[in-house]
Amino acid sequence: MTVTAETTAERKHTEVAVGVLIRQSDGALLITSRPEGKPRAGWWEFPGGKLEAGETVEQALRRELQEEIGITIENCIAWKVTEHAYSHALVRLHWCKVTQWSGEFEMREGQQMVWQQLPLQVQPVLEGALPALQWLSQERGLPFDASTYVTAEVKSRAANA
Ligand SMILES: Nc1nc2c([nH]c(=O)n2[C@@H]2O[C@H](COP(=O)(O)OP(=O)(O)OP(=O)(O)O)[C@@H](O)[C@H]2O)c(=O)[nH]1
Repeated sequence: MTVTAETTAERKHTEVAVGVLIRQSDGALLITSRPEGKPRAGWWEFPGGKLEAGETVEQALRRELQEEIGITIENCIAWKVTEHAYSHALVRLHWCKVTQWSGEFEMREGQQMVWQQLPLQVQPVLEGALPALQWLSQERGLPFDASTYVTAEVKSRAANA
């Protein structure tokens, strides 16, 4: 294959599988905090993680959620693909909706979990997760205001950390 500027640029992305777990009883969303030791520790995100070599998005999501929060997903409905440039990484996020899982939630990395309705009551939220929150809000006919999730003050603290 001829390597072009485009394919070279493609390689710089870190591929990430992200799960939007939706509780059937009330439509609440599972949000988890980033564990200590990772960039933006303590910030809120949807659970997920990086694809390992040879993995599909579904396989990566199943592995990450078993490793990190102790459950086994039963379905993985491919939803959207987004990209976000952080100072430390250029990520491509493969979003999946998950409505069925088994097992008990167990935060295995010392993180926190919360079930949330929109708008979320936790912040700051990773910027890369904001498009998903916007679409979910649209789907539910709710307003969306990104500034409630990542305030200018929080952004500037993260930039200077
Ligand atoms: N899980 C998750 N990652 C997100 C979201 N939004 C977002 O920008 N990301 C980015 O996607 C990347 C995921 O990497 P990670 O560090 O959580 O993945 P991982 O568990 O495989 O980490 P490790 O193997 O480095 O320990 C991070 O750069 C993170 O900032 C989100 O909502 N959930």
